[in-house]
Amino acid sequence: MKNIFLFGECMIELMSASKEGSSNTLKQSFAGDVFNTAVYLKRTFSKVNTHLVTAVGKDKFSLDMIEYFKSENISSDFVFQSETKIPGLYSIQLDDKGERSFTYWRNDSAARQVMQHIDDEVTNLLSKGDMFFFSGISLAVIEPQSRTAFWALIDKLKAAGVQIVFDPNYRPRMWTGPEEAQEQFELALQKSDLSLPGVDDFEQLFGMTTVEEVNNYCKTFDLSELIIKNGEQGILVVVDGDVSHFAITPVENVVDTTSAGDSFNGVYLGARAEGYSVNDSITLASKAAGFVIQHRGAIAPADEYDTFIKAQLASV
Ligand SMILES: O=C(O)C(=O)C[C@H](O)[C@H](O)CO
Repeated sequence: MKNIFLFGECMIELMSASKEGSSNTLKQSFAGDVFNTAVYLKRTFSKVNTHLVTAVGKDKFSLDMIEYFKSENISSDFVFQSETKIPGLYSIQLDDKGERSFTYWRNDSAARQVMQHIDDEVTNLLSKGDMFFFSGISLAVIEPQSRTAFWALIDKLKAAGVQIVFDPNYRPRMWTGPEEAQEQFELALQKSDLSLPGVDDFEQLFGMTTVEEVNNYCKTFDLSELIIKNGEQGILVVVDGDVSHFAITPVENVVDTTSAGDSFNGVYLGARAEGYSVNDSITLASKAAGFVIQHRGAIAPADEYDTFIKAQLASV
């Protein structure tokens, strides 16, 4: 059985309880990019052991969050509990096209200190995994003084044969400036085997607007698999230097784009871990993302998702 570790932050999620977007009544859930990725991975490929690596607190929200991880069959073995800190929080705002934006309250969250819990014993256990996934948000979340320890962890995992996977999710407000993010993303790309960038991330950070520009930039790194997501304009895939382009069938009824990239990542990584071809993995991942953006919030209802994805799995 494959073991995939996903490193990052899960937050309390707030969004308007009504479709009209009134902020008087809010619906509370839990989400965060790597957690969302873990959810869609595990829901689609139940045989893959999916572990979240994060820190929460001991408050009621944290306990409910851990229960939520369990309800999604995500392993909490590496969910550490801070004595003093509590989870971060964010809210989703939607425009009339379903495009999302976020407001965060996360500067003092438990997850910022997750590296304090990663000692030699934990490192050895993580070294036994098949894949270790982190994102640009994970990098922005950890305290800057923990970065050296984080990169040492990545080096050890890589040396142990763990596949290192990076999604450069860029959230400008979480960095002191673009230079800091550029430096950290460059390190991440140097150390990764597989990366799944979105053109929008590279546009904000480097001013690149096409998949070709992103690909040219990424050629300087030693990535064996590169999946460049460009919304409705499709996906550029580079496997061991071979380039191919995948078209996307746009979804008519976009309700909320939150978690489009995360659901894509989760299904893609699970499919690859389970031995699906790159083509079939992209097909499944795109279908999952198309389904998720027709639902509000990061995490679509489990029963509807399960029915949908089973039909897709049967057709590849
Ligand atoms: O923006 C973040 O940090 C989040 O993780 C919140 C959202 O769930 C995530 O970005 C959706 O992709």
